[in-house]
Amino acid sequence: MEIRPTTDQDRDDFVDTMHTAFGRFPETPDEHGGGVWWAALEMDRGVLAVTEDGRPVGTAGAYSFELTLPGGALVPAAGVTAVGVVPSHRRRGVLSAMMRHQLTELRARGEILSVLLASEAMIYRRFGYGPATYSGRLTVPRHRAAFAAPRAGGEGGADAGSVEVLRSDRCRALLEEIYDRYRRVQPGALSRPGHWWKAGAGQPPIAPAPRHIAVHRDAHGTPDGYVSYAISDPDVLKVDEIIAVDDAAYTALARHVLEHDLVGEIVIKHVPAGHPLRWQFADFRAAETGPDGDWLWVRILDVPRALTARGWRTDGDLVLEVTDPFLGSGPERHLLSVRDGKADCVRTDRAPDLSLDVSDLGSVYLGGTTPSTLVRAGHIKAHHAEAPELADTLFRTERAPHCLHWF
Ligand SMILES: CC(=O)SCCNC(=O)CCNC(=O)[C@H](O)C(C)(C)COP(=O)(O)OP(=O)(O)OC[C@H]1O[C@@H](n2cnc3c(N)ncnc32)[C@H](O)[C@@H]1OP(=O)(O)O
Repeated sequence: MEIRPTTDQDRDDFVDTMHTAFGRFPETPDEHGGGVWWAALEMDRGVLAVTEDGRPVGTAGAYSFELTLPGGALVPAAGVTAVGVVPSHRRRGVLSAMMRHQLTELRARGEILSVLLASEAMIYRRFGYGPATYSGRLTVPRHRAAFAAPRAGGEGGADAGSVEVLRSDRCRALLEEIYDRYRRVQPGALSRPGHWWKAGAGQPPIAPAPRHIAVHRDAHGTPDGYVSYAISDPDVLKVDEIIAVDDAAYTALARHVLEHDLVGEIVIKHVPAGHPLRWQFADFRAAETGPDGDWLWVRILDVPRALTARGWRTDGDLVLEVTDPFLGSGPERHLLSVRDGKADCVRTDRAPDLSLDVSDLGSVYLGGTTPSTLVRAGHIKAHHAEAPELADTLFRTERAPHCLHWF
């Protein structure tokens, strides 16, 4: 078995092999009016597993994204995708070989982390990935969707901006621009490179399937959010995504879909964990929630650079002893010292506060999971009684990280 990098010439083999692994047939671009999700694949970043007689049996790809970190820094992030092994060649180590090849190559390129969306939660921890952002779904009967008047006043909740309904095929450039503003201020969000929008790759509203788009503009007329949605039979309004630069835009767009006429039920996907929307309903039980699930998984490739790249809100020192069994390193002790929002991270011989696997570091890195949760779960070892709270305080972020980009 050979694991080799792909080029543009491998595109057909890659797409065919990946679909066989997923038990599907490739759709032709025309079936979706001009866009297929794999149109954005970067063939110079893929790998193929090939048998001795030249048959491709495994695939893995990587997209070039930027990830927004707590504090607002943007870092390159490889978005691992299209991972598959054909059914006849499973459980012989093909995936493990591809992951080793890919992670080694990413490290050699100097990347500090990679991310993925896991088809099954049992696959990726062994390779050092941990779930790092979470997303939920709200289902709301239209007749229970009334909003409460804000109890703190605020002009009775009146929106100082405006909402305009457009068709997705007539406002792609505007959507791209709003998405880019949003993802720069939302920790955990990924960029959507320009060629995704051009190729119609991904899910609506990037894909060309027709959608209604309500665009929100602030009081000065500047676009600061949109909601993409469609009404299906019999009368369910399904929201693909609400993209908003701030809470006011989010609330106005949520109201737009929740107050829609001739609709019996509204389903909003990708609601961030802990989002205030539920609190805004007059009827606290208006929304059914769930499934609440993991979305982005993070794999730290360079511990000191990852820890110094993100922003921190509280000063403090913490010694982390990190083990990375898949890439064969560790335990390595890192002294994290935060002063005025910035961190230094150096190797140390000091006694550790916490010992943890690199996958658990991935889970706490963006602030979506507290270290003490994983201490209580028995996965992170605290070496003294104050360590979990100290780590929670340091890793805490202003708002929960969130990602809704599908890849
Ligand atoms: C980011 C993404 O693209 S997510 C998409 C992932 N792909 C899919 O779900 C498509 C369908 N599934 C597949 O193609 C394959 O089953 C894969 C890619 C998940 C696994 O490929 P394989 O070559 O069989 O994996 P490999 O033999 O390297 O297994 C490595 C280890 O993971 C375990 N493992 C692999 N897949 C799974 C799974 N789905 N559930 C639980 N354990 C698994 C194996 O048992 C093995 O464990 P061991 O080391 O303790 O023996």
